[in-house]
Amino acid sequence: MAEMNFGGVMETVVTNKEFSVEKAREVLKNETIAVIGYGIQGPGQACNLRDNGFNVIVGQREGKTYEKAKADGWEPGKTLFSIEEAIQKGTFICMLLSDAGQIAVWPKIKQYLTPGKTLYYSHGFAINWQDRTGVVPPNDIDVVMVAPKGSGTSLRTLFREGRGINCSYAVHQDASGHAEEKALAIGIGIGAGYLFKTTFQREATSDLTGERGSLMGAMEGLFEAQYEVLREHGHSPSEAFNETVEEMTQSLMPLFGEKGMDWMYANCSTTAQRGALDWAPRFREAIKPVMEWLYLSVKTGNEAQISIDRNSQPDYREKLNAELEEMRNKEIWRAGVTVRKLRPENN
Ligand SMILES: NC(=O)c1ccc[n+]([C@@H]2O[C@H](COP(=O)([O-])OP(=O)(O)OC[C@H]3O[C@@H](n4cnc5c(N)ncnc54)[C@H](O)[C@@H]3O)[C@@H](O)[C@H]2O)c1
Ligand SMILES: CC(C)(O)[C@@H](O)C(=O)O
Ligand SMILES: [Mg+2]
Ligand SMILES: [Mg+2]
Repeated sequence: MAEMNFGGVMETVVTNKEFSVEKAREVLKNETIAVIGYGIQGPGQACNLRDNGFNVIVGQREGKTYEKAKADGWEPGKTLFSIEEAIQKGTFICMLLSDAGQIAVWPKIKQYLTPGKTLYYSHGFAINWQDRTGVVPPNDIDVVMVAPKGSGTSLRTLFREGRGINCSYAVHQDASGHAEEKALAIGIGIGAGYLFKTTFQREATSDLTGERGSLMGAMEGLFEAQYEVLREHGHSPSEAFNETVEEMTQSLMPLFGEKGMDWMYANCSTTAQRGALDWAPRFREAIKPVMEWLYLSVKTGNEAQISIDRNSQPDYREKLNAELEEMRNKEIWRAGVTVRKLRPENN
């Protein structure tokens, strides 16, 4: 554990300097880690754990993602099982089904969560809104969470590059007296960058806010709004797309990812700096009421209920894919296909 100053606020964080992979393996040496669900987080976490020398099996229903698990070297009947079989065999159950899927399977699988086992999540959803999900674990098991603050796809990519995705961790139930140590061990095992402490409630509400806000929803809304205004005033798709998206991803975002927003600003013209400094507060004033509305919709459980209702429908995947196709077919993103093709590295 290291005490770090985050903008004037001291926080306790854990990195693999304080908690080595070797220590993590020692903590979990008697565990059979069962990764349940092989969608996006499942592959990243299962393969990173396997590469880090942990004892891992996978549970996944038949279908495309089961086939993907086989292609990744998980062997049916040896390291790849049905969901129920994997939970019976596992002692450290990583519940990485979709959040709606976790609700659907809970009545069938809770019987296998016997004393001494650990139930692990990568999102606080099921537990935080258990009045809506019905997920109430038996009180004689540990319930922990390590929530990667990024895609499972990136968790795997960055792990293979010797890097990592920052993760939060939390303990909901500590029946063994060692729940926090187990949470830290699995966090290091899945390839966390640094681990910061949270609670299931705080992770669930901040995560739903982030993905509906700056990380995904608000980003798409911002890009569409600016692109449309530029196009409605006669700017070409190339000009509108480069001015709205391509320059952000290829030039400016790497700069502010590297050394902060002021660094990015300082690497732009004084004309740009003046204007951006003048307009940032105006956008903040316009957006903050929407952000407050979003947070309230998350905190009251409204957003969780929408997700449960919609993603529990049999055709949820088809409906999501149809909406993603509608996004893909917007002019902004069709223009982006051509712009990306024209990148020097693609020619
Ligand atoms: N996607 C991410 O990168 C990411 C990042 C951080 C946290 N999380 C959390 O990790 C967990 C897993 O997320 P994900 O995006 O990998 O999940 P996902 O949506 O990819 O689904 C994972 C698997 O769940 C299975 N599934 C869905 N409904 C089912 C049902 N009714 N019965 C049986 N199996 C079912 C599917 O076959 C799928 O392979 C969630 O709690 C999510 O909030 C995800
Ligand atoms: C990757 C995200 C958006 O951070 C995650 O929270 C998710 O739900 O997929
Ligand atoms: Mg999320
Ligand atoms: Mg998230």
